[in-house]
Amino acid sequence: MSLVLHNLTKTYPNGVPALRGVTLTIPRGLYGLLGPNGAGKSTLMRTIATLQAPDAGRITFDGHDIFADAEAHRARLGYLPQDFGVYPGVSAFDLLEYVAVLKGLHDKAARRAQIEGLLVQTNLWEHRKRAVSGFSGGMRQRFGIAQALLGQPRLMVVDEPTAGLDPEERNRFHNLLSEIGEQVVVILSTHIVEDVRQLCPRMAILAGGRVLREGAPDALVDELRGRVWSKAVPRASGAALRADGLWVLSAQLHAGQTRLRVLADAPPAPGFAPVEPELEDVYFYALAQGEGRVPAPILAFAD
Ligand SMILES: Nc1ncnc2c1ncn2[C@@H]1O[C@H](COP(=O)(O)OP(=O)(O)OP(=O)(O)O)[C@@H](O)[C@H]1O
Repeated sequence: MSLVLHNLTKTYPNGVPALRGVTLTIPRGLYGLLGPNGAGKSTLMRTIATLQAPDAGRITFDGHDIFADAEAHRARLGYLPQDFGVYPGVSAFDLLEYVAVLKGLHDKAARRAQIEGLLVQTNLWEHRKRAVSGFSGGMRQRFGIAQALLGQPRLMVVDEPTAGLDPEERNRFHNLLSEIGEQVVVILSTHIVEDVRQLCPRMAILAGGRVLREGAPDALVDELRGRVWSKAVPRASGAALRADGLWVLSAQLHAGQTRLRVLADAPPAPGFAPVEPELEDVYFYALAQGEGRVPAPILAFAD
């Protein structure tokens, strides 16, 4: 079971190149598609859902070209878009029934059994008679998963699901996705590095319509082992000193100090200590390289 994207390109009529030669092989399990706003993630998701066609390139699922029989593909697909509208006042149960009929689940008893099972799985059983339009963000996202799972899809496309969820709901949503990922291909698009680190055995970093990194998160992190250095510096002190050949990966303000993380093959300056690389370092490094940025000058501060 795998989804293969081959050399996809897409330029919108306004001239924005959203996909620039995207090639990926996505196996069963949770696959993280990580990228900043405007990276092309939603464009890719809509393309995989056959809601829009690429200008060039091919997508196959289990060896079948998805655009050759888009209807058959959609029957095997569960899609949770970034924003989905719901009819005001319609209960969760009724809305699921409506979607189920649209998805071709015509046997009433089987349809009801499936809907009931999904309401339990997504922890919405006790809310089944309430209007979805009145749900909280987390409940709404779980409802989105329930509707996407109708018809037992083999491919799930989930676009930015945890933005705006509180930690408890996010955790609940993660568990639900992990459960689903045991059975089918799940593509999770997000700009939250932590979501990918926690959930995805494989991932890609997308920016500017290009794949910048691809692989297992641990392996990508390992590539930076021994090369990440950190130093806490007073927030507003010191004179800038140029030290070429270093990447400032991130500068985080913490308790009145700035914690710099720097990429360098050797100790970059006095006071820097080696630290364990993190997926966020991989992400920032990939984005900087993707934008063609040069290593940033490092600021040396008076101790
Ligand atoms: N229908 C459209 N017409 C024109 N340009 C578009 C259209 N949809 C997206 N774009 C542009 O294409 C680029 C990629 O957008 P896309 O929504 O795919 O990125 P994204 O990674 O999903 O970002 P976000 O997280 O902000 O949704 C952006 O520059 C966006 O402005």
